[in-house]
Amino acid sequence: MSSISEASITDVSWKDYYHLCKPRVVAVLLLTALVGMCLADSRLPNPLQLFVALLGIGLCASSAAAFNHVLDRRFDVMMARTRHRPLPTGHLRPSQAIAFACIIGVIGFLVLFEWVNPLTAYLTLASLLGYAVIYTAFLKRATPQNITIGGLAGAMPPLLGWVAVTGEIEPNSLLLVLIIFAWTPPHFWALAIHKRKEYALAGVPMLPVTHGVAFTRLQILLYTLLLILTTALPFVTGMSGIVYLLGVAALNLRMLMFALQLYNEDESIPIKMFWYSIRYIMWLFALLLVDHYLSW
Ligand code: HEM
Ligand SMILES: CC(C)=CCC/C(C)=C/CC/C(C)=C/COP(=O)(O)OP(=O)(O)O
Repeated sequence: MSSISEASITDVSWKDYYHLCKPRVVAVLLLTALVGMCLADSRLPNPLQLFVALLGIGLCASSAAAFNHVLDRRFDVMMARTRHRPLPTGHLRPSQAIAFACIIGVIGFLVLFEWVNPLTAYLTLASLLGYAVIYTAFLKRATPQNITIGGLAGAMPPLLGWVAVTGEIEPNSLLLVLIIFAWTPPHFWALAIHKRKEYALAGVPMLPVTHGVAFTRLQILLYTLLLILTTALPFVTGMSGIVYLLGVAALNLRMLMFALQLYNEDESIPIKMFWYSIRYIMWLFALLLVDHYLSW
């Protein structure tokens, strides 16, 4: 019998359910949704509206993360980075994780539908299914381009926040989606290079496994250039001002240096670039926010 089916209900703690939610990833997703809400309107968002929208989006993103744990449990048990998770360790049974994911997903959807607006609820549901079903159940196992397509689900929260305020999809909100969409490949492929042996052992067709490290380094460099162009768009369209432009230029300079160092085959760079990518996206959205209220 595998360790997955040996879960004893007495071992279950709230921490296991907490880890199912990928809380640190969801926290950053919520930061991007918050910024989307703030940039959508020149007035300050209503605190109650803000709380309810973030609650609904957060519950749905956590539900997507929990489904990812269920669907990936056989891969996760094979990789050092993931084998301590609640399902591979047997702390939770798949049925418990599925029930949890369904409950918080339904609550999140209803919160958005009833107290925010139906469009936000449907777009959030589409993101949930995009990550849990399209990315995790299909693309991740099928193609090394899994994250370029699947990355769209993770890029959606600024749009979700924006639509929660305005009730409609406006062009500037799509710029924020585009930024996260272009950022995802450098974010993930840097880690995938570092962990390529684990992905190969688990049989997951990530780009460095299927096309080699040199090709992945080139792709990271190209996506970094695309990211730099994309991050200029909020200034070009007039949504953001000079504070954003100067701040993002500094962030981009560091990102480009990482991509060039990586391209020049420095083995210590991938994991450093991965952690930098997380600081990068947090600072970028913080800058958008600061710039928005400075030019108020
Ligand atoms: C398809 C798209 C994405 C893929 C494949 C991906 C992949 C990953 C992986 C494999 C990790 C390591 C997790 C771990 O070691 O436990 C990670 C960490 C992280 N990712 Fe992503 N990611 C994606 C999109 C995003 C997005 C959209 C955000 C937020 C805007 C994000 C934020 C983070 C953060 C904050 C961490 C660090 C988590 C921690 O410290 O535990 N990721 N990502
Ligand atoms: C409703 C909504 C906004 C949904 C988006 C949900 C979400 C949690 C997106 C984050 C993307 C992410 C962490 C991908 C990594 O999955 P992985 O399986 O490649 O990574 P792993 O090996 O660490 O599990």
